[in-house]
Amino acid sequence: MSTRQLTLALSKGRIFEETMPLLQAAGITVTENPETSRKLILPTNDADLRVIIVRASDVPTYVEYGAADFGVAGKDVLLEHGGEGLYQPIDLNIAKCRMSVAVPADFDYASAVRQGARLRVATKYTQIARQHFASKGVHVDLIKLYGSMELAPLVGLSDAIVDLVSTGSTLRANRLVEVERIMDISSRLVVNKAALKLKRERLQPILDAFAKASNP
Ligand SMILES: Nc1ncnc2c1ncn2[C@@H]1O[C@H](COP(=O)(O)OP(=O)(O)OP(=O)(O)O)[C@@H](O)[C@H]1O
Ligand SMILES: O=P(O)(O)OC[C@H]1O[C@H](OP(=O)(O)OP(=O)(O)O)[C@H](O)[C@@H]1O
Repeated sequence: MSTRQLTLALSKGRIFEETMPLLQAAGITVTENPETSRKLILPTNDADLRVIIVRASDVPTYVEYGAADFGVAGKDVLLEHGGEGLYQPIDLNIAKCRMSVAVPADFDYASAVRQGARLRVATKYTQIARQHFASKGVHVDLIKLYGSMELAPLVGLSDAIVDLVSTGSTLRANRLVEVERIMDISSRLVVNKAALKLKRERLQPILDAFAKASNP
């Protein structure tokens, strides 16, 4: 493997879109759009740099195994993955949102917690949720879902959800209210530890450009 060739893992949608200006700052342009192309390996204006399109939650896996040298992933995804084998040098301050607990507007969460009730919580983020409720001493049964967590309390699957909130419009549209903010979320640059050593000369200028362009 050449120490000049780099592979960057990105997910479609907001991470791809919000990473583009950072790549521009490093002089890199992706020459195909993943929204219109079915290609999973996209060329750039730099013959030695390609972008691979993967699921958001798969980015850490590609980078950990060295199938990608670096990638962009949300703090939520990194905490759920565990982040082993990954160097996380830069908070890119993109894809900003928060991880929160939400319940139906007519559910008295505070008194349920005070009374020591055992709560059913639906979430895709089981590690973050488990850690959060354990730290508060709240007993929960976690129900793992892969999407549309907001539906679960509306149809009696759970009492509460742990999900990402940005504008709050998805919660509002489903008559849910945010009762606890667990943590702020943004996306990070993640780098394969071996690539950082072997390809430092190639990676460092890109890392520096990203760090400069992503200052809040
Ligand atoms: N509404 C939002 N506003 C801002 N950032 C968000 C929002 N929702 C998610 N994010 C952040 O963007 C990242 C990518 O979100 P995206 O919706 O592309 O993937 P996903 O559907 O969560 O993941 P997967 O496709 O693996 O199930 C998330 O990991 C999170 O950090
Ligand atoms: O507070 P809001 O601004 O409504 O955003 C919150 C929603 O965004 C995420 O979903 P997803 O990525 O599927 O939704 P989006 O792309 O429509 O924001 C998340 O799982 C929430 O459902």
